[in-house]
Amino acid sequence: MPVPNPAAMEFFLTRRSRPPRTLTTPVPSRGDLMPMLTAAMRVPDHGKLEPWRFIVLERAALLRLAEAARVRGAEMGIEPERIEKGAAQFADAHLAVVVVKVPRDTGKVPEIEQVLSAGAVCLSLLNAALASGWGAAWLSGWHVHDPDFRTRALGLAEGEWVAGVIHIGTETSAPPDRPRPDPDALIQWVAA
Ligand SMILES: Cc1cc2nc3c(=O)[nH]c(=O)nc-3n(C[C@H](O)[C@H](O)[C@H](O)COP(=O)(O)O)c2cc1C
Repeated sequence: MPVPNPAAMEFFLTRRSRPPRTLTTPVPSRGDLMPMLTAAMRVPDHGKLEPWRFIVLERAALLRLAEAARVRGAEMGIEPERIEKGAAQFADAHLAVVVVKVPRDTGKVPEIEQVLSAGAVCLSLLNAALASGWGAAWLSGWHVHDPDFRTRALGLAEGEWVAGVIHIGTETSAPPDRPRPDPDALIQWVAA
């Protein structure tokens, strides 16, 4: 007989991100973060390759990255509004965790499966933060997908890229939930 975990199911049925603009201090301490990061690593990982790692960005680093995004955005000729939107992701944040997709040389496990594992890490970290009572959101942006920004500002190595930036903080308000998918429209049952 299955042994249900109703609290866990209730969490999964109601979980939702919090818009980063609604997050403020306090943010989790390094000690608070460790169980969340440990939970995030507990994901399916074909071949036990661990094709991911974490960079925890604290406030001063986030401010440095905001400035680096402004400089890089101008170099790239991006419209000022879009530059500022990207830079503000860092400037307005107090804590964010970059989930880095790390290349692993293997002939056995297809790259796509390693990518999916990195995505699973992002969602697990988001869920671990939410389950710990923090507000959190999964972001990206032109900056983290730019090879130059990745290397110079984030210090990523050749072949590494950003799977997601998970912002974590204290929630100030909870805007209405977004519309959720209709399960009946998306599920095909195959009985035979
Ligand atoms: C890979 C990925 C990148 C995302 N990047 C952004 C982003 O840069 N800006 C944004 O507003 N939302 C972004 N989102 C969407 C947010 O995470 C959004 O808040 C999310 O869809 C909320 O869903 P939830 O409430 O079910 O967690 C991204 C989502 C994913 C999966």
